[in-house]
Amino acid sequence: MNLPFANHWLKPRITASDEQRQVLDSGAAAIIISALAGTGKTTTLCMKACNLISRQGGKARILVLAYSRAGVIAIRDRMVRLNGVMPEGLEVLTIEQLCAGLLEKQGDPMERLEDPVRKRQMILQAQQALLQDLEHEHDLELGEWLARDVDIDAFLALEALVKKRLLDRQQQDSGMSLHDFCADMDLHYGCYRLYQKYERMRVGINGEPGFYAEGDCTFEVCRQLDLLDWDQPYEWLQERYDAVLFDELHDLDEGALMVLRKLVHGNNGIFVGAGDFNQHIHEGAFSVFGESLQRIKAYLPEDTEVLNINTTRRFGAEICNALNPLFKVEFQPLEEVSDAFVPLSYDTDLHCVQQLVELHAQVANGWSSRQGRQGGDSALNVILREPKDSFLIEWMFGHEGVHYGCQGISPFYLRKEVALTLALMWAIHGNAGEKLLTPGILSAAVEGLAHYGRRSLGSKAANPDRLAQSQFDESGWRELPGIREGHTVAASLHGDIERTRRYITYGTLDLRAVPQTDACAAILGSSGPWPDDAGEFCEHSLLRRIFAEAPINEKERKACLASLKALADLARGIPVGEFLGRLTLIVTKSIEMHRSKEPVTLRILSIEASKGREFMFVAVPFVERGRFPGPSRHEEAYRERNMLYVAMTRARAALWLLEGRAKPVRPGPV
Ligand SMILES: Nc1ncnc2c1ncn2[C@@H]1O[C@H](COP(=O)(O)OP(=O)(O)OP(=O)(O)O)[C@@H](O)[C@H]1O
Repeated sequence: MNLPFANHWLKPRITASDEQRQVLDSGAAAIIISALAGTGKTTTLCMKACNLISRQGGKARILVLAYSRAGVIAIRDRMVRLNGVMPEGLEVLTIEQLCAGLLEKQGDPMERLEDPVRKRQMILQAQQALLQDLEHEHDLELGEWLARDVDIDAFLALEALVKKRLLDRQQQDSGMSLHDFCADMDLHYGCYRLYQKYERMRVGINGEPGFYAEGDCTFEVCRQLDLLDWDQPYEWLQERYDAVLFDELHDLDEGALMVLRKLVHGNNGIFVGAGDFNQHIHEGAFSVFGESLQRIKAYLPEDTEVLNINTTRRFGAEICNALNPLFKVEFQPLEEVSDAFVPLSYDTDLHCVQQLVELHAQVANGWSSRQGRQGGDSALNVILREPKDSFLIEWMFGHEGVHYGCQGISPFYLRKEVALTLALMWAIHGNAGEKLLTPGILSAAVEGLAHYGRRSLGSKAANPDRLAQSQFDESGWRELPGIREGHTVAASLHGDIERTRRYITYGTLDLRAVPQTDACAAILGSSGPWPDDAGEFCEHSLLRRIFAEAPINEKERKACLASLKALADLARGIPVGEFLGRLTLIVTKSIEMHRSKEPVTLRILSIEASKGREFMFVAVPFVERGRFPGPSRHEEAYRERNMLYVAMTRARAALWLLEGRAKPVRPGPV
C-alpha cells in the first residue's frame, strides 16, 4: 500500500475555519459546541482562550477544564501547536484537580487514597462496623446479607453512581425511605447502607474527610455547594476567572455539572463547552450530554448558543467513509485532505501481530525515509481495548529489537502480577550467581508480593471499639513497607537468588522472622516438581492460588488471571531459564535504547490514554464482536461502541483496522 502523502498535517496552518469563527465571534455568555471527533473542538477552545487573552492585553485568567487527564494533555498539546507555548494566565485542569486545589486552599488536610487494596480493607471494616450497629436494629435480611462476603466491585460501582449522580440528595428530596428509594431506583439496599456507613467513617463525625479517593474531591465540593442556597455565591469559585472553557463535556456527570454551574454563575466571564457524545466511555458513569443536552442548558444562561462543527480536520474521505456506516454518524471530510483506511483480517492472534510487524516496518522505513524523519511522528500507534493483548505484541516487537513505548498501560513484565510470577520462576529454577530479571522487574515483584499477599494484614482484626465509633482502624497499614523501601529491597535482591528466596518465604530480610503461610511462601516451600516449561509453570495451580486468595476485587482477579494466561501463551514450550534469559535481553535492550534516546517507533496505548489525542498512523487490532467491542450488559453496550469509535478516530494519515475473520464488526453498525 502507498501511504498517503498530504500536506495538511506536515505543515499545518491553523487559521479558524468559518465554523470555528462562529465560536470566536459569538457574543453569547455561554456556548456549547456539539461535534464529532477531530472537528477541532479542543483547537477551537484553545483559539478562544488565545483570543480572550490577546483581547485583554495578555492579562486574562482563563480556566480550561477537561474531564480526564488525557483530555488535559490534549489541551496542552493543541495549545502549544497553536500558540508555540502555554500562555500565561491559563490553568488547565480536570474537575477533580480543580476541586482538590480548592480544598487545599481551604486548608483541609488532603490525604489521598490511591491503593485499591487499602480501600478494600476500609470497605470490609465498614461492613464489620455496620454489622456491629445492626445488633440494635432487627433487620434480619440485611444482617444475613452483611454476614456474607461483600462484592467489592458492586460496592465500588454503587459508590461511583451515588457520588456522580448525587443520589443522597435525590433520596432526601424524594421524601422516600432509603428502602423505597432503592427499590424505585433498582439499587441494592444492603449495598447502599454499607456505602453510607463507609462514607460516615471516611468523613467522620466532624465532617472532615480522613482521606480522599478519586472522585471524592469533587464530591466534597458538591457537598459544600449543597449547603448553600441555589443563588448563594461560593467564594472559592467566585470571580476567579475571566472565562471558563470545558472540553469533554460528554463525560459530565451530575456532580461535575454542579461545580460547573457554580463557576458559570460565579461571575467568571463567558463559558464555552465542547463535547461529542460518541466519546463517552466512562464505566458506570452517567452523562448529562447527548439526548439530555437540555440538562446542561438548564444550568447555563438563557442565551446559551449551541453550535455544530461538522467538518473533521483530522482525517479525510477514506476514514470518514469507513466510520459513517459503522457508527451511524455523518463525518464530513475536507477535500484537500488525503488519508487511507485499510481493513485487514486475521485468523489467530499471532497472525494479527505478524501483520502489525509488517505495518510497523512499512511505516518506520517507507514513511520516515521519504520524509527524512523530518515530517513529524513516524511511529505506529497501536490502540488496545485490553492490557492482556499487549503481551504478544511486546514479545514479538521486543525480539525484533524495536524501541516501543507504552501509554496508559505498563510494559507487561512490569505489571505486578507478571513480575511476581517471573520472580517466582527465577527463585525456583534459577542458579546462584545469575543476573536474570532487572531491578525494575524485581521492584514490581516486591510490590506484587505486598499487594497480593498483603501479608501483615488480615492477621490482625480491626479494633471493634474504633469501629463502634465509626472510625477506621488503620494500625495494620502503618506496618507495611513503603514504596521506597520496596525499591531498596528490590535492588538488594538483583542477582542474589538466595536473598530473593528468603524474601519471598519470610516477607522480610530480617533473619529473626518466621516463614509466611500464604500462597507465595507455599510455592517456595513446595517440594515440586515444578515444570521446567515456562508456560506450564504459569498454569500451575499453586500460582493461580496466589490470585484466587488475594484480597482484590473480582475485576482485578480476572485481569490477573488473564495476564497469567497471556504470559503462559507466550512462554509455552520454552524452558524457564531460556524464557527468562530472552525476556531479560529484551528488557535490557529497551532500557539501553531509552537511555540513548532512540526514537520510539511503536506506541502501545490504552483507549483512555488515546482519548483526545491524534497520531499519523494508527492500528486498531483484535477487533472482533465479543472482544472489541467486548461483551457487556445492554445499558453498558454504548460504552463498548464508543471505545471503538474513540480508537478509530485517532488517525490522521492512515488507519488500519485488524478484524477477526470469524466475527468482524463491519459492515456494522456496531
Ligand atoms: N482551523 C484549523 N486549521 C487547520 N487545522 C485545524 C484547524 N482546527 C483544527 N485543526 C486540526 O484538526 C485536528 C483535530 O483537532 P482537535 O484535536 O482540536 O479536534 P477535537 O474535535 O477536539 O478532537 P477529539 O474529538 O478527538 O477530541 C488537529 O490536528 C488540529 O490541529
